[in-house]
Amino acid sequence: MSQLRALDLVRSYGRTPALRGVTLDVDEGEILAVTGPSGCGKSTLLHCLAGILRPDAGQVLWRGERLDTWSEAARSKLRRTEFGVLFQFGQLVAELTAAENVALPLLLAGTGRREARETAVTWLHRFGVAELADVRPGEMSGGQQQRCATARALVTSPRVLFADEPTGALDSLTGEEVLTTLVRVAREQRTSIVLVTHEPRIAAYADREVTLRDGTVDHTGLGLDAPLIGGDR
Ligand SMILES: Nc1ncnc2c1ncn2[C@@H]1O[C@H](COP(=O)(O)OP(=O)(O)OP(=O)(O)O)[C@@H](O)[C@H]1O
Repeated sequence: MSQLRALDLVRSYGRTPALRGVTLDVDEGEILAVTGPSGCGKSTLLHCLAGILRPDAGQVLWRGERLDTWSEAARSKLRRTEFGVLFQFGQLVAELTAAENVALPLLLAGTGRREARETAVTWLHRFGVAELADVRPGEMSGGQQQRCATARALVTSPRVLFADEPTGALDSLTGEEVLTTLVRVAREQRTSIVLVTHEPRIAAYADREVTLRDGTVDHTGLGLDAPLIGGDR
């Protein structure tokens, strides 16, 4: 069932068009890869779907409601509760430990300190970095930081995770390890993922792939259709 829908989205930056009429659906529990060449509008689409950017025209429907017309406060509340966001560089808070970073979304949602810490450590464990609970990002590798950032993005069990090149800064082995865990956890809790990537081997993890070109949908296919390196997964 479609829970998030873009209808004819148009967005420009000044005179530069980024989206020129994009329509797509994200089903419940679906992993949707958004691919296409640099500058085709992938990140702009993700930001519009997540309610970070407002489109100039068109609609973003979240469970049938016009998300694009909501106030900034209502949209940021949605991003703290039902949506999760994950970027290429995890953007952990440098002053906080791994456990404090992962606990942050729970504290913002009103969870008590002790419970938030316990839940955060459980999530760090899930991503194989429980031993880093009391370590700050500056003392972690890029892969360890991204595992923590991924745990933080999922800790509230969002309905949709928006991930923009989440493994783009990692070497391919580390990237695949992070992605494998991300996909497994998302499937377990039926979190949909909108996964922006320009790498076919990353898109191959998705159920479906939407390819943009010059701000419009070029084609849609099964993620499985993407070329696979190594022949299987
Ligand atoms: N903040 C901005 N100001 C001006 N132009 C922008 C801005 N962000 C994006 N653009 C332009 O909008 C178009 C779409 O950019 P967008 O970042 O959405 O594409 P993308 O497919 O995610 O690219 P990439 O794969 O390189 O990250 C491009 O022409 C880009 O130069």
